[in-house]
Amino acid sequence: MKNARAITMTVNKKGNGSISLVRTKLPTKHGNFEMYAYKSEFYQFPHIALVRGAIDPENAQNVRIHSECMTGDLFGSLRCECGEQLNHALKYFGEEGGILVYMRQEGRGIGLVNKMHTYNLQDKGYNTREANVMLGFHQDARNYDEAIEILNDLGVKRIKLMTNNPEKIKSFKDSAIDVIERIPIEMPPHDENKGYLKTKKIEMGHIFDSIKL
Ligand SMILES: Nc1nc2c(ncn2[C@@H]2O[C@H](COP(=O)(O)OP(=O)(O)OP(=O)(O)O)[C@@H](O)[C@H]2O)c(=O)[nH]1
Ligand SMILES: [Zn+2]
Repeated sequence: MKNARAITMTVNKKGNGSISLVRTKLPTKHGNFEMYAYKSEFYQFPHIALVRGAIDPENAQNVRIHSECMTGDLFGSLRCECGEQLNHALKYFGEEGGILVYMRQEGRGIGLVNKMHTYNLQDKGYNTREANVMLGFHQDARNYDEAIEILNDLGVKRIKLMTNNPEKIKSFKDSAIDVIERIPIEMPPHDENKGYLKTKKIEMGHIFDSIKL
């Protein structure tokens, strides 16, 4: 436990609670990033910001807010498109510059174990939205307040937001950050995730213009 103190020591605190715990360099296959860890008020593990290039508040920054998906991001699950989106965003930011905010909102905020329960319900024929509701959760239990705090802390003022999810865009409405453009992030569907993407489009309002579902 000797090192615990250094790990929890805060180096920055701004606004209403976003706390940057530590910052370090992260060379990746997509280029060199600056990695920040932010303490969360609601989630056990820190949110992460991966920043590629200098942040100029005068210019709009490319931004993706990505919610944790252990099954997709780490294990290559075909049930969703998260892993492919994460890779796409990092590659894009590696080339163009940008900020990936990795939120520890596993399973749209209900956690990994509950998401696994919803998978079992989905295997019985319920869709991704219905399965959440059957377990007593909101169809999407996330909000993006902490992501916005992190972007504020990084000095971001105007963004091009990489998402197909209108809720993410709406969440900036009362914030100090302007979303001046949406960058679509539509991954080619496959047999295993077509139904999931269709439900996101038809029942949850996600924008899919270029892929056939
Ligand atoms: N409860 C639940 N969560 C899921 C399911 N499939 C994926 N997820 C979670 O959904 C979230 C998807 O996150 P994102 O890719 O950031 O968000 P999105 O709402 O798809 O919006 P985009 O920005 O358009 O990608 C992750 O937290 C996944 O773990 C599911 O069937 N049930
Ligand atoms: Zn996923």
